[in-house]
Amino acid sequence: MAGSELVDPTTISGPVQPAFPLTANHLDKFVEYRHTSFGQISTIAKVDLPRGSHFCYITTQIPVPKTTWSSIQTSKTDHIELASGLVYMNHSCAPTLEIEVYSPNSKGEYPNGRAGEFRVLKDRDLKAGEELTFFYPSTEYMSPRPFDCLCGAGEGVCIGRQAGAHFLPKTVLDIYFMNDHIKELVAERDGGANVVEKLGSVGQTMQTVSG
Ligand SMILES: C[S@@+](CC[C@H](N)C(=O)[O-])C[C@H]1O[C@@H](n2cnc3c(N)ncnc32)[C@H](O)[C@@H]1O
Repeated sequence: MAGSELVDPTTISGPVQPAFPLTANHLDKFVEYRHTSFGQISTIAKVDLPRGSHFCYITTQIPVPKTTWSSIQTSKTDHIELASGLVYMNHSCAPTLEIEVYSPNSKGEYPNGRAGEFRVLKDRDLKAGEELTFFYPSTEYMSPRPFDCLCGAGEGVCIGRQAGAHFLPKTVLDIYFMNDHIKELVAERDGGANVVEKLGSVGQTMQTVSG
């Protein structure tokens, strides 16, 4: 299956056809497409890889001015379309891969033409036949089109609604690999709480001293 245009799967009723051949980004050796039970596309590993392995670099990126349903955030202000089969990697709350993105320089150029790297999780081997997934909030601060997560990771693991890191507590985000721009944006978000915490402890110290 290989179409030609990237289609938002939530806008059509029939099965989605992939817009990119898996040869783009040299994925054909490691990845195959499979339709999900609800007609969307997923990506499946064709090989076993040990934990921590390099999976692939992102080399086909197209910078876009703002976040979209299919884009990846590479800095506080930069976003790319993957323009390869990697775009069909679904979100999971128990992912099989992690993605580390690289930020572009002031001219919008990515280091060595690479916008990031997908790796197998540090603590879990990847087996052929498993779905390739990553935790979307590890790159996305605010997703423009939130969705109810169907990853099936179960209660206490699945976040329920995927809307971006902004909507998750740091305790949840800390479970996963997080990119630097997300860590910084979350620290800015939580700045008020940290100040209150600090003031609280100062207040306590003052009370102890004066008491
Ligand atoms: C970049 S696409 C991923 C590929 C998509 N499955 C397709 O067929 O085009 C992102 C979209 O896939 C869907 N999606 C990805 N992960 C999902 C999940 N865990 N649960 C439900 N929908 C998901 C959502 O509609 C999301 O906006």
